[in-house]
Amino acid sequence: MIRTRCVQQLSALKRGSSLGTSMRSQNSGQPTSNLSARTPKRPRKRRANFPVEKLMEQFLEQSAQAEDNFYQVEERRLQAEDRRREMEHARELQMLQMLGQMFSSVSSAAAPSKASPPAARAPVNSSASSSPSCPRGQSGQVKHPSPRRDCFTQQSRLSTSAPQALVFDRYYSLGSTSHRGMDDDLLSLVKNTIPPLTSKKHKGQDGRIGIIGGCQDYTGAPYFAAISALKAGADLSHVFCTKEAAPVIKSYSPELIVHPVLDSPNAVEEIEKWLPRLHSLVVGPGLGREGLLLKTVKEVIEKSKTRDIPIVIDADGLWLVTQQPSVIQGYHKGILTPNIMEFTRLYQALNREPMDSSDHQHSLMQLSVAMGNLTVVLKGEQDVITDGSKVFTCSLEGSGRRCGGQGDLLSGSMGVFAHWAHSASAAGVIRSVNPSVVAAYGACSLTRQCNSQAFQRHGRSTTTSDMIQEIGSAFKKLFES
Ligand SMILES: NC(=O)C1=CN([C@@H]2O[C@H](COP(=O)(O)OP(=O)(O)OC[C@H]3O[C@@H](n4cnc5c(N)ncnc54)[C@H](OP(=O)(O)O)[C@@H]3O)[C@@H](O)[C@H]2O)[C@@H](O)CC1
Ligand SMILES: Nc1ncnc2c1ncn2[C@@H]1O[C@H](COP(=O)(O)OP(=O)(O)OP(=O)(O)O)[C@@H](O)[C@H]1O
Repeated sequence: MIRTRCVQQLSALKRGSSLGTSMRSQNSGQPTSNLSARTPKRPRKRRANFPVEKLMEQFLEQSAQAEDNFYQVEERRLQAEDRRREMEHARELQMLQMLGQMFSSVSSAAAPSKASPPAARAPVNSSASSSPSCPRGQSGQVKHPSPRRDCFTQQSRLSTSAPQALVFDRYYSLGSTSHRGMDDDLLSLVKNTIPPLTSKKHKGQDGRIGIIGGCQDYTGAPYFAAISALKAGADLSHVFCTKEAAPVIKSYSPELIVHPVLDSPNAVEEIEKWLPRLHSLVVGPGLGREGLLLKTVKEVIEKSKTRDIPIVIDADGLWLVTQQPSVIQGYHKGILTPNIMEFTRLYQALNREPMDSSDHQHSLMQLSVAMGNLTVVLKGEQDVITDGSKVFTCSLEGSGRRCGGQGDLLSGSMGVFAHWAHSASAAGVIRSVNPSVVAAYGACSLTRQCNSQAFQRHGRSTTTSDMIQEIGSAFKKLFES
């Protein structure tokens, strides 16, 4: 109410301002010098008008000041509210985690807990999937429609790190045919990170995502990524692109907040001032490979790392990583999403030797380890995910279409999942499992489900826009049923 009144008062002030402006321009538009020559009384009239103009100027200054003050106070209020909600959310998650722990201790008392050796599949510990800790109130193990499920882990041949995961302390041999339990575990973990939809939140809480990309040649890619982030559940989606690309991207959708700053002389500062408000970044869709843009992006990545923001790097962002791997090396909230071309370039840059193309999974783990156990997703017929210690694959049925932009759907939605997974991990909801891996699995599953649904409807004519249309129902089917 108070806010509405303030806004009304401000509007009234603004109306006054514009009235003042038009009055001023009318006055100043008079050809006064000729008139004053003809009538002796004119100078007196002008003197009489002078204080009115002065008053009007004062009034305008005061109203601008009042407007500034109002927005400053409002900004502070929203920030405080943000903090309060985030604490509330963390408390809720902690409570849910405690419930989960209680539940899993009951289950482990009833089942043998020792991990089985490689190739001998251990009984599936469904503590994550059956945990009542799901914030949306699911209970029991959830069954998902899965035309082709084949998710497995491979015990690390490269990493010396101790087995980490509570839920994933089970080993599966590569090439096993069915690991339905593991697939369900991963999906359940993803589910546990998804914030509940309630009426107790305010705009922005479920995700403010920044997409860095969009240049003269590529406007579709950043749009696909940004709209996918929104449709997957983010509240606000910002695109930081070049000046030329901005009007085009804006014209695709009124939902996006588009900043034409990427090629401005002070681009880093312009983007940096938004970082405190962003929950995750997706770097690269439609970025292009122009040197100055890449330099700016490198600096933005450095600044984002100091703020601990999850960063998904795709497309031309991966080109930058190929040139300068140190930009993201070892950053545990970083995720790389190469296709096979991008992967080959990265591998060769890091390992300085040709890749063994007969064993992509091994090469992927090598790359991840070389990048400091960064989470890497190799996209393709199966999406292969690793953080250098274990390998997971997502083989949900996708589509037979290979139209451009599907990778943008993946990276945009992964930006949201990354924010959710890291928040859930910070609150202790997912433990001993790399949240970046959980986020990657969530986004791969969603993308493939969208692709499959769109393909069923549109067949050969399926485009990325059709796939994006499916995000709502695919999300529901995978994570909310
Ligand atoms: N609507 C838009 O605005 C869109 C814009 N996009 C943006 O375009 C930018 C450049 O991205 P990019 O992928 O075209 O560049 P790059 O990696 O150099 O590939 C070049 C060549 O490599 C090959 N190739 C590619 N993938 C392969 C694979 N899986 N398996 C095998 N080969 C593969 C293939 O070569 P070809 O087969 O034609 O010889 C391809 O032509 C980037 O910013 C991206 O975001 C896209 O998002 C799409 C929608
Ligand atoms: N052969 C395939 N079979 C089924 N699904 C696939 C296949 N290849 C890719 N996909 C799906 O498309 C997603 C994006 O992979 P793709 O290889 O198209 O990325 P990209 O080339 O980077 O995309 P973009 O055109 O946006 O640059 C993958 O995560 C996967 O879900």
